[in-house]
Amino acid sequence: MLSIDHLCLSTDDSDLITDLTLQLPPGECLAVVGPNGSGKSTLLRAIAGLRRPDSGEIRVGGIIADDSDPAFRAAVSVELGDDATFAELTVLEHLRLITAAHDVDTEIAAVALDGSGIGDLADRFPHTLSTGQRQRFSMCAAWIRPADLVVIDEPEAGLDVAGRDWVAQRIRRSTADARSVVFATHSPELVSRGADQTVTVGR
Ligand SMILES: Nc1ncnc2c1ncn2[C@@H]1O[C@H](COP(=O)(O)OP(=O)(O)OP(=O)(O)O)[C@@H](O)[C@H]1O
Repeated sequence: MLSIDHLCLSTDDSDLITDLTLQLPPGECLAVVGPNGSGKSTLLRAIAGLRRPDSGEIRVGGIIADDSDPAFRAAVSVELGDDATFAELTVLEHLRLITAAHDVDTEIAAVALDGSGIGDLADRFPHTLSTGQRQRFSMCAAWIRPADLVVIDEPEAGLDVAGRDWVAQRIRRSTADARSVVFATHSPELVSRGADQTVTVGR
């Protein structure tokens, strides 16, 4: 499903990823780990088709990673922590908008919110949520899209113990549904609970 072939990613002054090759089959989860500034988010942006490789190739379901390609966008759901929201739409209305846009049952929006532990916040506006509540909302938005690959940067960020437990379970449920997941993390617990493969960057 996700195929990375001899990938190199650099900044102006350093090589972040050099000659990375891997295959992530449907239903498997890849954890990307490494210190601050090592290139985890950069790798996720490349997998999400938001950044071109300096050399090498990334494909999802055979399609070259390119955010401007509608076929690629349909295959990949991305949560990189930079999502915008509409001031006039509630939490639940945002999720319903996503389900409607992707032609899936709008009822799963409320189910997803309940499962994330913020079902009681359905009628609030996203800008009124706490950091952890906002993270749960963002995770719901990523997971309700009917994509083959889910790409998430630091899913545990800002979450309490129960929230981290929910994320680990949610990742395992995605892979049980034959979706693939790529996440960057600083949590060894999430790696051990969620990952089938691990890539370490920055060394
Ligand atoms: N837009 C940008 N322009 C220039 N350099 C950037 C840009 N974004 C990131 N970098 C640099 O690229 C390197 C890798 O950054 P990246 O965000 O991928 O690291 P990370 O491993 O995700 O870090 P963290 O654990 O802190 O989130 C860092 O040195 C960073 O300063």
